Amino acid sequence: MISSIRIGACSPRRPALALSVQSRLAFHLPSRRRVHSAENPFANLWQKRHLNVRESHKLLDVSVSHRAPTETPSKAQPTSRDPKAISSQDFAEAPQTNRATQATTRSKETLPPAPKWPCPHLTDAEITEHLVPLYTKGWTIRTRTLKDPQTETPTPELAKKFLFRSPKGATAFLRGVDYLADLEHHHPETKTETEPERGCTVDLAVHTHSAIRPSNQPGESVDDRSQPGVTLRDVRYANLCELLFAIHVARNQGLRGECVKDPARQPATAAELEALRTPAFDGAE
Ligand SMILES: C[C@H](O)[C@H](O)[C@H]1CNC2=NC(N)=NC(=O)C2=N1
Repeated sequence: MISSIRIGACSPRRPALALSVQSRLAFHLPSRRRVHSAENPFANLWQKRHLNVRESHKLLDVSVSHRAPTETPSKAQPTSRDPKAISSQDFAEAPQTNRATQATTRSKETLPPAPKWPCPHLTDAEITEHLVPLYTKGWTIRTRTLKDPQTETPTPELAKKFLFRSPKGATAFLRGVDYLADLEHHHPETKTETEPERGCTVDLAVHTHSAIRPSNQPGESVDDRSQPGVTLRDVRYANLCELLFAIHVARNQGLRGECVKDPARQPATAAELEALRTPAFDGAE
């Protein structure tokens, strides 16, 4: 570890500072440095200083170790340099002490692998496994007409209002949200509002445009069944946003408010979720 301190690179005027930066690198990076290159999809957030090293590794840990089974690394090749070979074991030595880490550990249970296109609407079992835990974190299903309320059936979407101490905290969160959107090829709608008494809120909603509903009758093609809706891609994206938010909570910028409890907007089955497509329920906040 000491060998990685390059005294020669220290500024002669500020040796103490340079040494402390170098030793920080020495203590934090050696075993992890390799994943902070092109191999780490979150390296970009780290390089732009939107996340620190440990925070970006938390996101990496969860997103990589929960890819689809076909993409999951084989345990037989633990030394592979393939980025897909990175697993949660690589970060087992990270101390599990702060709130962000605890949130990461919990989210591992609910972050599904990214499904392939086109994605089916959520099933009853997926709603129980993935949506219900999100409801306890303040997520709801709401509906919105995307274009013409006269002719169009409202689309359900997965939504949450995140609360921040200041617009600065909200903006930092939004940068991460945008980055995750590019990474996941999944783009949410966001709206930021500053409320003098309460701080700043980021309202985030996401749905899958080309989702596939279950078949109603024999012989229906996939094209016939194409209907925007809520899928595992949205669940996955929501959980990644939760992880990002946990980091901002740990930084004392994000605020965990009262969780919304609204059974009408927190359907427990696919049929209940579908029932929200009626115009009576339309009305984005
Ligand atoms: C092919 C491409 O990945 C898709 O068009 C993506 C783009 N971003 C998206 N974002 C969201 N929110 N839903 C989608 O269905 C979606 N589709």
